[in-house]
Amino acid sequence: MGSDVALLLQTANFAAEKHKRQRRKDVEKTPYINHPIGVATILSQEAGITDVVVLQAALLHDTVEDTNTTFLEIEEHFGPEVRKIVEEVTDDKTLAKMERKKQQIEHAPHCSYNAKLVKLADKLYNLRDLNRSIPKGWSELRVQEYFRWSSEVVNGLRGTNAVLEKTLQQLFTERRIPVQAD
Ligand SMILES: Nc1nc2c(ncn2[C@@H]2O[C@H](COP(=O)(O)OP(=O)(O)O)[C@@H](OP(=O)(O)OP(=O)(O)O)[C@H]2O)c(=O)[nH]1
Ligand SMILES: [Mn+2]
Repeated sequence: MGSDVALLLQTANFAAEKHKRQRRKDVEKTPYINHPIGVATILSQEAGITDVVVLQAALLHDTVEDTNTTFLEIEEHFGPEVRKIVEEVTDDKTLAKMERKKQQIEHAPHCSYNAKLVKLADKLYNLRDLNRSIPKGWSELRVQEYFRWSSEVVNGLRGTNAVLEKTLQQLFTERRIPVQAD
């Protein structure tokens, strides 16, 4: 077995253990791990990404933000490259939610290529998820606002992966979100 395959399995297992008590916000209470696995799968199957470091970062991208995992732990298990990407895509949870959302828009264009890939796939997964099933307690307006905010983040991620950006643009067009100028 190739070492890449073993490494990806180890990473998926680590993420599954970390997210084991978490569920998505949909009415079916889907296991949270479906999301990071889905984000990594979008990168592999749709975006054509084969760089294992990026696929690992996708699997781990919400572990620090949403579980007790630390960046040091990620580095000890998976090395500094994976740690760096996860760090770039992790929101500062000490900030208020509005501030966090604003920071994502401002921070997006300064991310590395690898972090931009993970961010694009994360947004694509979440927007498809919203089209599939509205989270418990979310109004149609909140869904539309998430689409609009996502389009502002994605605007700062352009020139990274044509397939992901085109697919995201289709979702924004379906929602009648105008193309934004830079
Ligand atoms: N669409 C959808 N999202 C769900 C669901 N369950 C959990 N989420 C997560 O909720 C986050 C979006 O909800 P918000 O209310 O905007 O953010 P919050 O979690 O910080 O409160 C996303 O976090 P994130 O991955 O960190 O991404 P982002 O907020 O940085 O874009 C997404 O992964 C679900 O059933 N459907
Ligand atoms: Mn995510």
